[in-house]
Amino acid sequence: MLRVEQVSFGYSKTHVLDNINFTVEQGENLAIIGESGSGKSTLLKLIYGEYDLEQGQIWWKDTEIKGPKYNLVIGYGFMKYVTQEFDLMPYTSVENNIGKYLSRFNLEKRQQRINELIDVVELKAFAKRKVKTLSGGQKQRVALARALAKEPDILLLDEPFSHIDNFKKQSLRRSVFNYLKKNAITCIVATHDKYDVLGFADTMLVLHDRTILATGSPQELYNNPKSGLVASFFDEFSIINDKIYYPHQLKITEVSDFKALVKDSYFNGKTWLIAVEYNSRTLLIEHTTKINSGTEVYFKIRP
Ligand SMILES: Nc1ncnc2c1ncn2[C@@H]1O[C@H](COP(=O)(O)OP(=O)(O)OP(=O)(O)O)[C@@H](O)[C@H]1O
Repeated sequence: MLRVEQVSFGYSKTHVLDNINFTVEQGENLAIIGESGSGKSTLLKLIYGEYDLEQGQIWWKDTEIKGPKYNLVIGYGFMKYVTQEFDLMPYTSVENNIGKYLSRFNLEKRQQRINELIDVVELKAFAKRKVKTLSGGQKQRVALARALAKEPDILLLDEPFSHIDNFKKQSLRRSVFNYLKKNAITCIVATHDKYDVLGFADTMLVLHDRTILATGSPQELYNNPKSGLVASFFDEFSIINDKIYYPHQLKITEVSDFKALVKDSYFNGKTWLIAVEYNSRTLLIEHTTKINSGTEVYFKIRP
């Protein structure tokens, strides 16, 4: 189990985290979300041992994670960290980047492991290519595979699929997260993308104002967001009588007590998002078709 206990930290000019406490079980997938600058990457770096804590302790099982003041070399063998920079060897092939830390004692076994990882990150066609010639998204996949190569106990991922195009993203996410679950690798993901979280995270942790604003499973936080900040991670929302409603929880109807004026319609793929004015506020309602601006409509809250 990873234990983060009463951790506080700031850079010289910015105080970033205040008394942070949480635990992560072996094999659990924890998603850290929060606005830009809320301290997600900083928290990952602290867990990795990149900085010295101002206060508190971080433990993985019986090992206390210590920063550079105590360790000549940053990091621990049981933990890998895929940053937003990747840090690959540009003039070396994809295969050899992935195999960088693998033993050369048994070359056949080494190659098997590389092939397995290449499958996980869906890079078969690029195995022999020099990393320098790859796109940003392809490099990100090489960095992921290399981090997995020696089966770490914990994997720290910072925006792991941010460079991957939408064509590949969904299947790649499933492949990587399923691999981690199957091998009971503890995973902590800092992300802005709800699709990295829904369907994969066991627990979410929302950072705000230097502390943990909310924590729970994706289902719990989605169904009961408690604040607009939490709801906004999942979807657009409206507030009626101090309650939060996602667009699909409101419905345009023939008649009701609520009359509104359509301001705009936005195509959403499966449906349209209708922005209406109600009591001098804008509400967002999911609807099957476009509605012309200026139309008067009635709406209701779905039961
Ligand atoms: N090396 C650093 N030196 C000084 N301040 C820093 C450093 N790195 C980050 N900060 C500051 O600490 C705060 C938290 O930054 P951090 O990168 O952890 O946020 P984040 O939630 O990961 O943001 P993003 O979602 O934009 O990646 C920000 O105010 C940032 O400007």
